[in-house]
Amino acid sequence: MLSLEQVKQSLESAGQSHVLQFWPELCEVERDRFLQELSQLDLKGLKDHCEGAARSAASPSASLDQHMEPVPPESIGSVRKSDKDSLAEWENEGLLQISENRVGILLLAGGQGTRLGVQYPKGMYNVGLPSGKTLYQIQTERIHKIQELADRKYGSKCIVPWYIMTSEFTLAPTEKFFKENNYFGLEPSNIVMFEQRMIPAVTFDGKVILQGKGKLAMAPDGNGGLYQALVDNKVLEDMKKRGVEYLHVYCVDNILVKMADPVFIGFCVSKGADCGAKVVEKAYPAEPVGAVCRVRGVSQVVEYSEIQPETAELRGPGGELVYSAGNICNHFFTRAFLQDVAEKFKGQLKQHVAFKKVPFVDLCGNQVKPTKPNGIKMEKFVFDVFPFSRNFVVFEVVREDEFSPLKNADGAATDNPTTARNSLLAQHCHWATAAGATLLDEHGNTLPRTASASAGDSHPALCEISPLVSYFGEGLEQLLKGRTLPTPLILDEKRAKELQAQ
Ligand SMILES: CC(=O)N[C@H]1[C@@H](OP(=O)(O)OP(=O)(O)OC[C@H]2O[C@@H](n3ccc(=O)[nH]c3=O)[C@H](O)[C@@H]2O)O[C@H](CO)[C@@H](O)[C@@H]1O
Repeated sequence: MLSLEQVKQSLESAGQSHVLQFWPELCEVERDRFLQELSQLDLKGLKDHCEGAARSAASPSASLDQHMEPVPPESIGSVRKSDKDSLAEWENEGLLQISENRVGILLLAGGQGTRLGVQYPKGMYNVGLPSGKTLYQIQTERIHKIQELADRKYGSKCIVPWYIMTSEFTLAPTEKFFKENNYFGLEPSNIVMFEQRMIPAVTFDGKVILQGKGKLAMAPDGNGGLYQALVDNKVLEDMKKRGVEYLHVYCVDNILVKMADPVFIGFCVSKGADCGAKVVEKAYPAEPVGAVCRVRGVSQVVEYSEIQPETAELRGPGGELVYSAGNICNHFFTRAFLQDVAEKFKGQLKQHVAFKKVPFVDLCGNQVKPTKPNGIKMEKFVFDVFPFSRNFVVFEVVREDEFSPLKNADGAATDNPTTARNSLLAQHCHWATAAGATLLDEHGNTLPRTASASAGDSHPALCEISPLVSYFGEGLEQLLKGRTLPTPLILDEKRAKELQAQ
């Protein structure tokens, strides 16, 4: 820990002396804690950070819109447009890589889930499924299953390590949650949790904001903080030691996420890609998803908060959206590429500016909850490494199968607990009927066979299939064909055994 004198000098030379203005009022414990916090700060980089934030606030960076062009359709891989053989080939390739322990998963879970409005990490959220499972439990069970599928196909015993990036806000509760739940049966040494960095929020004139008299207003450095965190926490070394060559990176809130998706991994590996992104067709122009596109000829994502509405609304001759490739925050990276980013490019990542309402103490020491934005948070984005890729690929998947994010609280029009729950139930109902089951409602009436899962279905049958039974609808015929089953139906391992025995 630095001495008060050292911190004082550094703050002074960064033009941030006000940070210590309440020092005389702090008690011994508060002083210790504050000094600790300040010692951990990148005091050398503080001046640049604050000045950079103020500059960005004064002159927001020019929009990229006039340099954007869509990714040519022929260079997008697509589940819908590919034949069965190609899909099977990619899946086999993916499962082979998994079976040889060459695949890892990395979860971005350092966000604060402000829009959802819960005080705990989003992965711990229970959307109200019949089983009561949380997002974390669902994700863990999918890891169990994908390991089993790879083992069964290639006769090996494999491990898919799970790296979880947390932040100061989410590390302790996430650790506690997994521990309390016995890591949902995964080997704890194969779950590697690490923390991303935090950076101070700054006023429009470049002053670090004090959240309390002895506390800075800090926020995680965005999900692009991943690349620094990989270095800080020696994650790339861990991957190397385990022989992991490919990483599936994903965001915590998509209830349909295919963990270590073998089709996506197989697709990327067989194309020789070092970097890849999954997309879905955007549902509507203002949907809050980034647009995967080219800017000045280079593949990248233009975030939904940074694209002009007119550009998002552009339509082609057939009425289709020009920028329809919606980023679902599911990325593929080779370890070699991540190593390159860590060594050469991470310092070049763009800083994105967000204007936020940041609670603070005013000059008189009063706690203030602002009603309009008063501060700047600088964030890096995980996809901003795409331009450094040598072979970037895009893979379009079917929304109903793979994307239903939980962003907002119930009451919001979209992406809330109800839509997430319904998407999963609709998918499972579709799997069950496609496998030959007839489902009955609570009055014993036959429920219609669904031709496809539909996220828009507001009352799907209560049919939930545990990922421990089926990862993506496979293996259900032998359990369900020709059966008539009442709902609610929770097809877990126990029920599957009973059905098998009948
Ligand atoms: C920058 C980014 O990726 N944006 C994508 C993100 O937007 P969106 O704005 O929804 O991103 P979120 O704020 O939900 O963050 C995405 C993920 O990153 C994690 N996180 C966030 C901030 C942070 O400092 N640390 C951290 O780990 C979150 O926990 C979450 O798992 O998901 C959408 C799909 O759902 C995409 O269309 C957006 O293009």
